[in-house]
Amino acid sequence: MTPAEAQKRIAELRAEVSRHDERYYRQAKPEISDFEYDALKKELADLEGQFPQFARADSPTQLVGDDRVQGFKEVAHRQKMLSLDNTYNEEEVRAFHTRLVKLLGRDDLRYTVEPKIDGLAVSLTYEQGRFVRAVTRGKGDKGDDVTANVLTIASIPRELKGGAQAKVPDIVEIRGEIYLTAAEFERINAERAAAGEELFANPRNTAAGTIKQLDSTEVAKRKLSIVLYSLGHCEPRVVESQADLHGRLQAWGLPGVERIWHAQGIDEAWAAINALDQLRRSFAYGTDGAVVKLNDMALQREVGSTDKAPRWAIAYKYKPDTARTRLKAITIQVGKTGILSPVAELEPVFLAGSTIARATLHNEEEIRRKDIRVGDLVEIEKAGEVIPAVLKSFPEERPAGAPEFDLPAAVGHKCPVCGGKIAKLEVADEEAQGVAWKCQNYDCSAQRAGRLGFFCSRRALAIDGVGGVVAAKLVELGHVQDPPDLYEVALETLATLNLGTAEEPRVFGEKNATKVVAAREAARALPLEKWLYALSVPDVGESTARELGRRHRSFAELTDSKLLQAVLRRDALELERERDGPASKKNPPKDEVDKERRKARRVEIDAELTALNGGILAGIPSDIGPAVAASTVDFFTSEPGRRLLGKLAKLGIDPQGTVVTAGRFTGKTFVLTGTLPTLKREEAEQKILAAGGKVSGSVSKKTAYVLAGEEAGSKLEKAKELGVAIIDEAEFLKMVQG
Ligand SMILES: NC(=O)c1ccc[n+]([C@@H]2O[C@H](COP(=O)([O-])OP(=O)(O)OC[C@H]3O[C@@H](n4cnc5c(N)ncnc54)[C@H](O)[C@@H]3O)[C@@H](O)[C@H]2O)c1
Ligand SMILES: [Zn+2]
Repeated sequence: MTPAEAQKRIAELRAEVSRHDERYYRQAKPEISDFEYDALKKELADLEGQFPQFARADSPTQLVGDDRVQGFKEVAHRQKMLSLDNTYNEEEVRAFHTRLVKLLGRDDLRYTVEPKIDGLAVSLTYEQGRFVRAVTRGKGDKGDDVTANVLTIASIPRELKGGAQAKVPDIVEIRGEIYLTAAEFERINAERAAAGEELFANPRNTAAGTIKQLDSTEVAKRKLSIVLYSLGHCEPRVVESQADLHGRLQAWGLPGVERIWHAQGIDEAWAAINALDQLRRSFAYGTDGAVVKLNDMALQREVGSTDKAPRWAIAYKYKPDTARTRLKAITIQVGKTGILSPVAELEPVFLAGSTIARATLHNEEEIRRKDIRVGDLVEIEKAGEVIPAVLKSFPEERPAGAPEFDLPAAVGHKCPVCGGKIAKLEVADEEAQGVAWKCQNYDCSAQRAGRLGFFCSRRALAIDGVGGVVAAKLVELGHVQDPPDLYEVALETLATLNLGTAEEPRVFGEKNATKVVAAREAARALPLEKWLYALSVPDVGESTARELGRRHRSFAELTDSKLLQAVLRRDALELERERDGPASKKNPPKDEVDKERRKARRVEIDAELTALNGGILAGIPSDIGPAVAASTVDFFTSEPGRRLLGKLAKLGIDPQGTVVTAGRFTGKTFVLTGTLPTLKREEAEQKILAAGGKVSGSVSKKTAYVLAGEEAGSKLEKAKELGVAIIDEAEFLKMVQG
């Protein structure tokens, strides 16, 4: 590889790895398996090693993955929380030992070998034995304060048990992993399936997503668990070794790992790694490896850490469980937006505790890239993920003449559910990214059932019980075409709905039906933003729906939206300007008069936009770009859109927008930092928005006020630096009251 090629590849890999980091740490929605991710990262690290001229301190290989998100208070760790060096091979575990022998100048090293828990890292602080705080790893030196959420975990003692054997330190940071048990994970997913909500992919992401919810009553509905295994700052230093730590954790009353192994030298450590592999599937938490740690803490301190990981520990990661089997067929499923997704139908095979007959194939591109054909011998992987994936095929063992997979041909160039037209389109939503084949028929029964389930889901109208099978049945029997038709289904019909077969009936039941009726009536009072989201308007996600709902009073106002029209007109102007290109000597403005006219029109539209935004915002609201504006306008003028609105009107459903008009904070941007004495962050934000103000996450010269509470961090510094007004809660409340 030439340096130029290396530089290019390094740039590609950094972008790729950063994208996966964002999805994994912040959104808890990874796209690829850890094994694939680790391979990308290793390629990057190897290249940076070979071409040190391109190494950079801010490369993802040098940093701890950052999990911090908006809405939480930031807290510094007394001692940094680090990652671990990891490897998939035995030689590197042995090399780790050789390195330590050299560094310490002795070869009588003792290790502990512990399970590597696949959850998310958290640090608990106890002061004078009392639990005070829980903070995520964040970017290593500081993380998000998730105390309220962590307090929902029953097994965390509020007070450490003391005793002669295990004196409680004055201040101690104890690190561990938050996880979901398999049973709890399945319970949550079963509930989501019943409510027609998208299923979570695996326990780790679900736990990570849960801990980052802002509402701890929501968190309490999912039973999170915790296991503790390592020490941060400790004052006074009472713990002598890793083995000693595990003993003390137990004595203090903290939940610890099921088992640790003590090893003298690396051969014993390697044997322990293998012994752990035999046992780990019986543990309460998911594990993805073993962690080998130097036992003696004095020696740990002697070798120290890099910026990213301790030198005294290494994680050996087990390869994900894989199996080989035959791909019998590729079937196609149709989702709520009409996307056709391929599913692998397999010769059933036993893998990691269950029999697998189906696996995901992601999309057409992926099938082509991996050259997977019907009839192939394939390798499937189950890596903590509940939905197994097809990793690769073995073309050398392919039956002669097996044709390449051709998605449109496989479905006879029509939707496998409704027989409607299909087309290849750019998609970017929760279901898929990139290009996908879509069923074009809005009235496709698969799409109808998908939309009905979504309409009733928790985030939309929260009509529990109408998801998955129930939604499909209501559509199949012709009771529901469009989601609002649910209001016309009689209690009796719901109660007697047969979800089983004629031979083995299984009815929905009176009790469930009564709940649905109550929930649908309650939903009538929900605001415009919820209804807008619930109706599956293309391109309108939750935050866009919220923005639109705050800027329109009703569906009637929205369908004739001055704001959306202004956004579209401004976009048309932009396009005109782009088409003409920037004026320069080479490209003199073709028509001065025209240019001036355009400028004037733009000023006019901007003024109009500002006025439409209640004077709060100049220009286009962040979540309402031209694409959103176009699809919203298109949808409500299309036949299905008009039909939906007609049905709502007939039902007397007329949800109200929560319009923010100009108020005392119009034109003022606030930044919140630290903990306020009485107001919750959301409450303060609500007050600002209700008075026409804006809330921003970072301090700039444009910030009007920084509302600071206790333990305010860098934002306060910044405000002082820029001379921005700093107010406390009392002053803020006075301003609100005027
Ligand atoms: N699939 C993806 O897109 C994607 C993206 C980013 C990261 N990842 C995964 O995350 C890994 C990187 O995450 P990471 O930086 O947290 O590293 P890591 O998970 O490989 O190891 C470090 C972490 O292990 C945890 N841990 C669990 N048991 C432990 C024990 N007994 N002792 C000490 N620590 C223990 C700690 O939280 C520690 O922070 C990658 O290797 C990859 O597997 C996946
Ligand atoms: Zn269809």
